[in-house]
Amino acid sequence: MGNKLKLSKPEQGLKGELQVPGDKSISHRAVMFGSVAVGRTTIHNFLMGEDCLSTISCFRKLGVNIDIHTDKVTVEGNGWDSLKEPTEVLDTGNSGTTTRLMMGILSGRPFHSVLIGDESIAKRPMKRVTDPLKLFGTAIDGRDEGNFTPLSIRGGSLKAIRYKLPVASAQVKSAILLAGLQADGMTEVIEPQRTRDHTEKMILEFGGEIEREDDTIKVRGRQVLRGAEVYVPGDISSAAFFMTAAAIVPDSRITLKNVGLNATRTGIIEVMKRMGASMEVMETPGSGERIGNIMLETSELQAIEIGGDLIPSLIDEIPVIALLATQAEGTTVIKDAEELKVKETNRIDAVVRELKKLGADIEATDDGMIIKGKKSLRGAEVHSWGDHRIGMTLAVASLITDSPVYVEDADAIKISYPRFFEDLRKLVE
Ligand SMILES: O=C(O)C1=C[C@@H](OP(=O)(O)O)[C@@H](O)[C@H](O)C1
Ligand SMILES: C=C(OP(=O)(O)O)C(=O)O
Repeated sequence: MGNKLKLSKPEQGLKGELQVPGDKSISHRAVMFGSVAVGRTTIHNFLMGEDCLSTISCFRKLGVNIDIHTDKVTVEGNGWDSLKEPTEVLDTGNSGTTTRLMMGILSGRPFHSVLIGDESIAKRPMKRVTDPLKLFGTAIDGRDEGNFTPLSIRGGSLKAIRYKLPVASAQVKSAILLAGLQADGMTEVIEPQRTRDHTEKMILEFGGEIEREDDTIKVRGRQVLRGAEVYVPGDISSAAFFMTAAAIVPDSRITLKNVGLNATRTGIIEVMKRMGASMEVMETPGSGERIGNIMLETSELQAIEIGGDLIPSLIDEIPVIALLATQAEGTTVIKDAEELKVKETNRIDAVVRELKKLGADIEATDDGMIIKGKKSLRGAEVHSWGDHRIGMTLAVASLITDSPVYVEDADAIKISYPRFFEDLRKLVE
């Protein structure tokens, strides 16, 4: 990569309407469920980001017929048993979701497979998934006792487990549920904190059964799923960049349309409201995943404390929330977010290092960061660290700096938002 992008402040505020691309978490899961269900699955508004394309590529190597059309993706599923032993390694690219959820699916398949990813994936902890999958009876191993890729899996018959998650992670929960769907008996997962529940919702959408009682999720094994028509809502994690931009760039007023409003994902809305953002959320009635429009305008922001159960509902938005906090009056504290250290990069270090270059008053803590505002930001040379969310945070920062921002390795943004700059241009021109 190594490309460098020059970004300058727009002449006026952000204006107009935008439909952000499909939700990444839901797009991955729609391909996965479509691949193991019986019958055709049609996915509308699928996110054509590199991560979701990695998921498609892995399932094609497992013998699944998947067609990408301009406006939809079709998956010809023939049930769990139709997945075939791959003759090549399965490359999950930069995607933690693909790597971890695939492990759950492959653990119940009676064949051998190997998962690898890029340099970033090779540093992300996998023991949190290999440990519970071993309890199901899967033979699974990897570098450093199963903690890192490359991972090798020899799946087979599984026995249901009851498992308390040591970390609040939707990826770990989902891997266990995907193994549980193939196991003998009833699998139970206990969540320490509520995390995104797209897997649970999709099991129901594909004709399966799943129950939740307080913090325990129960899924019966040996379930046959049926292909479905999936409408992917706009990704609130992508919308967060424009929500922040509109709040901090003078003279802005935008509407983001058809954004997913699943209650396990809307922490960013809660935080922005508590900070005093001038916004309106208009939910569109319907079934399935909640969806609606979000109107945002330039706002006077106040610092707040962000932590506890709110963290899983905005975990991917924290880099851009840190930028937002540089423009809020007072001291913002973000805590209980140690999970940020094991994302595409160490996002605490990356955000603090790069926002400091732009003149922010920001310090790292063990489990988050402390940001003092309101601070005027200046142009500088910054780096995405190969992390899409850091790249987009820096691009949004450039909208308020007094001189240009040069973002090194901005290409990483294609992981979750290939048309990010086109969409930004629509709002500033
Ligand atoms: O399940 C998912 O789709 C995701 C869960 C989160 O990761 P963790 O489960 O590791 O918290 C999130 O950070 C990631 O972007 C997508
Ligand atoms: C952490 C992320 O994704 P993943 O874990 O799938 O790589 C993200 O998109 O911010």
